[in-house]
Amino acid sequence: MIITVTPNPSLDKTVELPDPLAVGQVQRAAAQHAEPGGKGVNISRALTAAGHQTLALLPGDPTDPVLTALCEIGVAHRGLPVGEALRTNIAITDPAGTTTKINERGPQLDAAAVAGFQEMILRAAQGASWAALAGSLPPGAPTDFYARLITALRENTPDDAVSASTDSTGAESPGTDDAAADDSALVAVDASGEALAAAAAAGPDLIKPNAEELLELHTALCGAEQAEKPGPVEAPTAAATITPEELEIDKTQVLRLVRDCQAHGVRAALVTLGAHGALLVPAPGSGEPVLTASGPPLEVRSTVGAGDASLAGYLSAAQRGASPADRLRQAMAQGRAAASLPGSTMPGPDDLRLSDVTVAEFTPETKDTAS
Ligand SMILES: O=P(O)(O)OC[C@@]1(O)O[C@H](CO)[C@@H](O)[C@@H]1O
Repeated sequence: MIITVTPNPSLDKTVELPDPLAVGQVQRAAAQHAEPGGKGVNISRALTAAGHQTLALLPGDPTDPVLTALCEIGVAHRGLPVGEALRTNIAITDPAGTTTKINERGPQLDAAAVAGFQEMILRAAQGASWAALAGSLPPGAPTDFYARLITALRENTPDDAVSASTDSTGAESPGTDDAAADDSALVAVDASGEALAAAAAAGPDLIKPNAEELLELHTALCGAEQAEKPGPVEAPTAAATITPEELEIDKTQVLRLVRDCQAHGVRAALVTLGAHGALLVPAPGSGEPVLTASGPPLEVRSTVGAGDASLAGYLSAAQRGASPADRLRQAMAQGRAAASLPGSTMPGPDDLRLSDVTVAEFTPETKDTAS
């Protein structure tokens, strides 16, 4: 059982344009979609499509369009009533695969709602193998919400009364379906900015940043002095001066940044690098190799939710006891499939092209110092 936590869910509206976005002009949509979203919700949608047991936890009233949509598509969830509408986020896509995203702030949560949400999560996590904490925090939630949750999840112990509760689908909570039943849930975090920095320092088992989020995290955890200092891998460029686009094509630098962050609490990292694939950096001391994944060029329709599909792929492979290489392959295949689908559609098993993905042990480039 994998629980997902989405503190700031959204109704995701996607508008598909027949031409590139023209700022300041009136344009007609070629198609439009609305889907229940927010990163954790997407992960649960992808896990459900892959046939895994998952429970999405989110704030939201039972009549909110996000929750009613989850009921319609059969994704098990629990909503914490907050008496306010959830946000609507807009994605605008064009035929070249360019995605423009506008995300609302989300409803204001008061202290009681924040505490109630944490309590709901801790109860649902009992007996879960993984908890995926994903997305931005809504107004009112403290920046260290994920960090505190990680600590609380570590201390969370099974409780028979809780495992007999029911979820929104009316089914009994699965409670225990895997080897982690007697332990606290492993924690994966997919967030950004200050919430990610605070969470990463609390030592979740896995983080899933993209290039931009990794740069932000490095700056927050390591500061300028770390960016200048040579890490375990030779660094051709200081983190302070590299752009996310440059970082995506420089996996040696990605590894160096992750290594720096690992000195500040980060454990394993799955770094998604858009068209340039992904890097899986194991937790320090695990003895596992760093792995890289890549694939052939892809016709991109919408990048919204591709990272969420990747994390879902990693978790679903982990759930069936797959090796790190197969976790990375599944992550990459699911992310690619999501990018080739419209809106924030989550791929199902028929959409995956696992054989397109190449996974190899990563050898960092060393700077030529001979000259
Ligand atoms: O504002 P956040 O929480 O950072 O991101 C929210 C969001 O952009 O993330 C998902 C895609 O990853 C979408 O479903 C959703 O609209």
